[in-house]
Amino acid sequence: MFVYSALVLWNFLIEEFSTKVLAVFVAVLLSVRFLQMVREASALPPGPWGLPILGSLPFLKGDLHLHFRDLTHKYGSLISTRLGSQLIVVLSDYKMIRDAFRKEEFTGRPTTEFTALLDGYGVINTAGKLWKDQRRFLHDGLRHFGMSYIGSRKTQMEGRIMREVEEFLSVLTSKKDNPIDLNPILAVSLSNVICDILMSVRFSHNDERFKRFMFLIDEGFKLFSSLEASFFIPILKYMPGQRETRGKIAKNREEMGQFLQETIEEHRKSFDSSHLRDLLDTYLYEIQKANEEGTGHHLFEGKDHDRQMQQIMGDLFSAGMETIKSSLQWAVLFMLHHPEVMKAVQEEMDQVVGRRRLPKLEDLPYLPVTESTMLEVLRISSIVPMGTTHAPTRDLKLNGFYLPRHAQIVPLLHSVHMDPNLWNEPEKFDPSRFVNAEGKVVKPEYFLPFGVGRRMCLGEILARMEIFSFFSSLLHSFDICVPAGETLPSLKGVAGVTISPNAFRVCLKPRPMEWDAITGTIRPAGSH
Ligand code: HEM
Repeated sequence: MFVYSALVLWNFLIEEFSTKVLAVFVAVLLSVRFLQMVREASALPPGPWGLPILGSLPFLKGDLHLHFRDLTHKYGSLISTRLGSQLIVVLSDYKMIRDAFRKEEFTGRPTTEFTALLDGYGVINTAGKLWKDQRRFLHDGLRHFGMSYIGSRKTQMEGRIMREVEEFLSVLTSKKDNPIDLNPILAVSLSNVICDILMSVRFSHNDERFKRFMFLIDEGFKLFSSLEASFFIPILKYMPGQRETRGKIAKNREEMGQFLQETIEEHRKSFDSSHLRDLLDTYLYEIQKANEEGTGHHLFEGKDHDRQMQQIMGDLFSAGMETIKSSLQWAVLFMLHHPEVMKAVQEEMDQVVGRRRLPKLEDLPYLPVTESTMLEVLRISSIVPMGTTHAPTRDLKLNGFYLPRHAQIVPLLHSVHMDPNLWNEPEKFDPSRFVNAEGKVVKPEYFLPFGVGRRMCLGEILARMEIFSFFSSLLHSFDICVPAGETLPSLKGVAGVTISPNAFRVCLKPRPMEWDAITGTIRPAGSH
């Protein structure tokens, strides 16, 4: 009896003791973590603390880039804030952005629910060795197909672009005087430019396959956006409806993947290593070479070759179409608001280019009014207002503040372009700010529409070529005006990853070209 009682007492004491020890242990751990968090938070750049779990999410009003701009006005050019579980660090001083983004340690990408869905494929949302190799490969590949300011391949690229410009102008001509929305017409023409370079695919205006392709891109974008809340508060992914959305995303990606896979298979069948037609062929060549050398399984850091090619096509299409379409839409909108600038551009082109042909890239150095107008459109519209989000590759310090590895680093390009200390009356549309006293175009180092540093835009040269070719040819061929009875469209944009104008319509009045007396035709660009 005594032994039994002693055992019960002993067990009771042990249980009581271990529960207490466990409780103390958990309390110590929590306190250490809490102190760590307080220490970490006090070492972060200044900014609002927000609420537990939600951070500053409940205080967001309007466009995110404007919210961040307001915070930088209050706390300084380097701030931190929490959106749900995500720590966001915003840089709005151009020197700070430039100096940081030149460094290897700022080339990471954050790990989020969104990047998890992409599974580490592609180039835009990758980091480390895969990103570096892919960026170099794409840079060389795009140069090979003419994305360069110099050399004979530039003319080839210009040829590809001008074919689409001429088709674009002929579709516009067919619309006669009717009010039109340029958006869907530009979408086909600009998709054709990038799809031609990527995979020799072109669509006709009214193509059902193209409509489906665009529908999938649009649907994918909307589905991803509807998951946005769970990217910031991960627990929300268990809310009703979220599983269905993820299912729809999987289906959307599958169909998109099938479309791209068909193109990959077609390329495989007709592949000829002595004649590389497009970027997809350069990938097939790289894969073939690696397989022959027995290193195929190391290529793309061991990732599936076809999935990597699909994601690269998707990345370049999404980065290279919408951005240029928005820029051109903004350019047209600013011409509606500033007909005197449109007239000055047209008069300059009439003098330099003449009325017998369309403008070409080699005219550009002699067209300062046209060039400065395009630069001003890029500055004032800041179509990628927050660049792309970077992440430190390790815990580090910036200007004495602590930036943990998991922070999301946002370069606030919009603020740089709207800084009154850098630009005189930044809200004003004034192309002459880019022209010096000698009449030459100058781009200040704080003009950053394509970002800066190691992860700056990979398609800048192509973008400049396309914007110039479409914008100058459009203005050379037509006067643009607001349709009778309609009001001047607003300059307030719709902000997402890019800022685009709200839908608007224009009327186009042809500016007659002169016939070439020798050939009896209008000379197309590049024929001189
Ligand atoms: C007006 C047109 C364009 C603008 C304003 C623009 C702007 C930008 C900006 C601001 C970034 C992020 C830079 C950073 O955060 O560090 C970026 C990245 C990128 N852009 Fe563009 N872009 C344009 C057109 C294009 C085109 C035509 C292509 C495709 C050929 C392209 C491909 C890319 C890629 C692949 C990246 C990611 C680079 C990386 O992650 O290393 N962009 N762009």
